[in-house]
Order: sequence, then structure tokens, then C-alpha cells
Amino acid sequence: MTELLRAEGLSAFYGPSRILFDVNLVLQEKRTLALLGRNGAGKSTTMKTLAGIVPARSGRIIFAGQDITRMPPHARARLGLAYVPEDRQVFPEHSVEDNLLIAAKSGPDGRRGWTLPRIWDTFPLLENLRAREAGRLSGGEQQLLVIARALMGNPLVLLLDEPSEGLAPMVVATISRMLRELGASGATILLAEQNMHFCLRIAEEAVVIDKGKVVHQQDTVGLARNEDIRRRYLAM
Ligand SMILES: Nc1ncnc2c1ncn2[C@@H]1O[C@H](COP(=O)(O)OP(=O)(O)OP(=O)(O)O)[C@@H](O)[C@H]1O
Repeated sequence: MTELLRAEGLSAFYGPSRILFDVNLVLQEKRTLALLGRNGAGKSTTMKTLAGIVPARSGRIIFAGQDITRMPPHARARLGLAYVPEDRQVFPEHSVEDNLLIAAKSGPDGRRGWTLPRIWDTFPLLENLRAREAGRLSGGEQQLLVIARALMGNPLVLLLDEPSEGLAPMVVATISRMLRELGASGATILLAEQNMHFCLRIAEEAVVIDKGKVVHQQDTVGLARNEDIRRRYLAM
């Protein structure tokens, strides 16, 4: 297995408050790893630190064999690390299709595996909405659009921050199915989530974070049966 992303001993602060404490995680190529934790556990901060939006005060981030710890976000993106934040920002006045075309580029290895026709195949719902202004999509449709838009850049790794947040159960089920298919097609994904059930059928493995520390790591099937950890750290 090839390792694509590694965080070693990451710490991060907002002003004087320490938020992350020695976070370690490893993401292998073509795998989906869930980063699970309650509200405020530090999931988003971990994702932002990996993406370069929040600086790592200590520790290292290794991506595709390079130390990216001090690189700005755009340089990380150019290397193929795509970050999809939880706020689902689309270009509201542009059509769905234009939102996707704006982001089209070949990957860091020159690949153009993701093109508009492949996006329509993977996300048929978006094809039906291709001419719609993105600002008029529902929350779930916007979530699919931001994931699809990230794919149009042909990244090596997708960092998805809470894609199920605030969405109705039926929409969550659709997104879950699409992410599962995406994973099966060979994408490499780090998925930050509060919702363990959402992750179960998408990720093979989960890292549990609490108060900014990694407190547990287990395969998702085992975690679903691990009542102690679920009760202690996941409030379910
Ligand atoms: N910009 C900020 N300034 C100060 N503190 C922050 C900031 N953003 C987050 N925090 C604090 O950092 C801690 C971790 O927040 P973070 O957003 O990483 O958690 P999370 O696990 O992603 O939770 P959520 O599900 O609410 O997004 C929380 O205590 C939060 O209040």
C-alpha cells in the first residue's frame, strides 16, 4: 500500500488556545479514512491544518512523499490535496456546469481522469441540474457540487469536512452512496464526520478525536460494535 498523507504530532492553536495535541494519522492510497468526533472535538481544525489554513505549531505533514508542513494552501492544492470545507461555497450566479468547468484542470501527475462526462456519470443528479444556477440548489445538491468540483481538479486526496452536516436523512443517504462509489472507484479520502453511521459504509477505518487528541483508531465495522468508545467519544 502507498501512503499518501501522514500527520505526525500535529499541534495547532487559535490565539492562545491550544486546539490540537499531537495528532497522528496516516491515509493510504485508495482508502477512505474517517475522522470521527463530537462537536468541537477538533475535526475541522485538523482538516484546516492539513489544508494549510491553520498553521501547524509543531509536528509534520507529509503528502505524497513531500513535507508540506510550511506550504501555503494553494501550493498544497497544486500538489493534489483538495480541501472541501463544510460551508459548501459555490459560485451562486454560475450554472452547475460552469462551477465544474471553472475548476477543471489536470492533476499533479498530468492525469485528467475526471472530466465533465465522468462527473455526470458519477453524479447523475448534477447532470439533471447542469443549467441551474448553483445558488438555487438545495444544501445537499450544493454538497454534491462542491465534491464534484474538487474532483474536477483531479486531486490525489480529498479532504471532506462534514459533508452530511445539516442535511435531511434522505439526502445524507444519497451522498453516502455517492461517496461509497467514489471510494470504490479508487479515490483517496479523509472524511471528517460527527455521524458515525454515515461513515460506516464509506470508510474502512476510523480515527476518533476528542478534545484535540486522537483517542482511538479502529476499523469501522469493529467501531460500530464498540459501545464503550461510541458512548465515550461519539455520543451515540
Ligand atoms: N476560529 C476559532 N477561534 C477560536 N476557537 C476556535 C475557532 N474555531 C474553532 N475553535 C474551537 O476549537 C475547538 C475545535 O473546533 P473544531 O471546529 O475543530 O471542531 P469540530 O470537531 O470540527 O466540531 P464541529 O463539528 O463543531 O465543526 C472548539 O473548542 C472550537 O470552539
